[in-house]
Amino acid sequence: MIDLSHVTLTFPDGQSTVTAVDDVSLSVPAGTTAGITGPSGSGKSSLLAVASTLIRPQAGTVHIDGVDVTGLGLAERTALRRTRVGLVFQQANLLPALTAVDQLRVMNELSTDRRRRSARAAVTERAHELLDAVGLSGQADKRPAQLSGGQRQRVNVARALMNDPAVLVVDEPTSALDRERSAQIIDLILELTDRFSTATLLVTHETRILPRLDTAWTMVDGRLSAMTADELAAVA
Ligand SMILES: Nc1ncnc2c1ncn2[C@@H]1O[C@H](COP(=O)(O)OP(=O)(O)OP(=O)(O)O)[C@@H](O)[C@H]1O
Repeated sequence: MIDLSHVTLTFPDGQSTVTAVDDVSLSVPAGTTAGITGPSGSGKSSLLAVASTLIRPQAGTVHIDGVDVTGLGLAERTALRRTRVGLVFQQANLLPALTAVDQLRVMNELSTDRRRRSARAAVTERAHELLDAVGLSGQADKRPAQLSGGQRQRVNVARALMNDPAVLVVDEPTSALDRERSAQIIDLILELTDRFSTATLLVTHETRILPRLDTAWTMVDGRLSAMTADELAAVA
């Protein structure tokens, strides 16, 4: 579960400030997906940065799995992010020298929570289970250059789930893919949200996918509003 309450985020802009996120409240229960769309510069990435604990807002609160992360210091936020938040960005950002299974295994080394730094065999088993879940069971030993764009994005999604996150934050996961592969990645994200009970927050310019998500929102000038049934019918 992720819960944002009256979140405001501003950035300095010369002599004044720009309000990137303006009094936003949003709840995403476990096992559901919330989609956000909106024009460039409307604050979508800023909102994801707050929701994933990368940036602390000036006002409002962010709860992840019941924990108020806004009150935590930098080290605590980093630890929580590594164990409870999965991030999927536009580009897969895989390490060129590593095989698919190693891209996932390396996530375990980043876990600062000792209890979560599991035995090697269990980590390898989890990595294979996730590669299987994203349809890449036969590709575990391939390096990024040997994979297609869609396959690389699948590794990216699997990697985000490696630490069993409560929250999956997804920024434009399909922008580098063609229409058919984008639809497959969205299918996959919906399926994994259900299977692993993540609270999934997804930003997309592809409005046609929004009717498939549990809730859909538009962001304009930092403010979030729920899309109406008519708006959703218009983009479907
Ligand atoms: N690090 C920063 N420093 C200063 N201003 C910033 C910073 N990040 C974002 N902004 C400003 O905050 C506003 C929201 O930007 P943001 O990147 O969140 O929008 P966006 O909706 O994600 O845009 P896009 O769809 O183009 O990615 C913009 O006015 C932007 O210039």
